[in-house]
Amino acid sequence: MTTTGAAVTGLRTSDQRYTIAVIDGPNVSNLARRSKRMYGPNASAEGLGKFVLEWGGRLGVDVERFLSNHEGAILEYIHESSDRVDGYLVNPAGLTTTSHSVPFALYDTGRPVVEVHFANISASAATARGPVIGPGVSTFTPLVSGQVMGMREYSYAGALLSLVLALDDVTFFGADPE
Ligand SMILES: O=C1C[C@@](O)(C(=O)O)C[C@@H](O)[C@@H]1O
Repeated sequence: MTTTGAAVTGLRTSDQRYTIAVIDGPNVSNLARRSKRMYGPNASAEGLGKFVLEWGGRLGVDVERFLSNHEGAILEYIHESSDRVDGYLVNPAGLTTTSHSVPFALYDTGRPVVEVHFANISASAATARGPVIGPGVSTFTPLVSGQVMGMREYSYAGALLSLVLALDDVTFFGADPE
């Protein structure tokens, strides 16, 4: 963690230059071919990567983006990154309702984790912001710090902003979670 030496956006209370990892799970690599209603008419995996990196730049933090279709690769990334990363955003995507190892690996980092979804996964599939099939129950939600969903790609922007503001707030993540 280093400092920028600049008042980053006027929104933040510190100028710590955190490293935030953004993890995208199975099928996010295929965003351009997925539901336009859920992911937006111009969605692409590359565009989403650029979007989160740009938001990181605006907030004065470094964003590391990791995208994989493989649960084991995601686990290895979490294990090897936890010493240098200050917090995680995760869109579990295809692993949302099935994975136990990934939410526990994130929990075991001891870092704050924000779960992100394009869709509102708790809504019915018949609703505008609901998933293609749903509602779904995430195995991540009970183990994460918080969740932003239903706001398409803007969920990532909201999650990143709230995570950075919470990291800046010494009273927020200071309490022992146990
Ligand atoms: O792949 C995805 C994407 C998703 O995580 C979202 O971002 O809305 C929602 C999941 O239900 C789905 O399997």
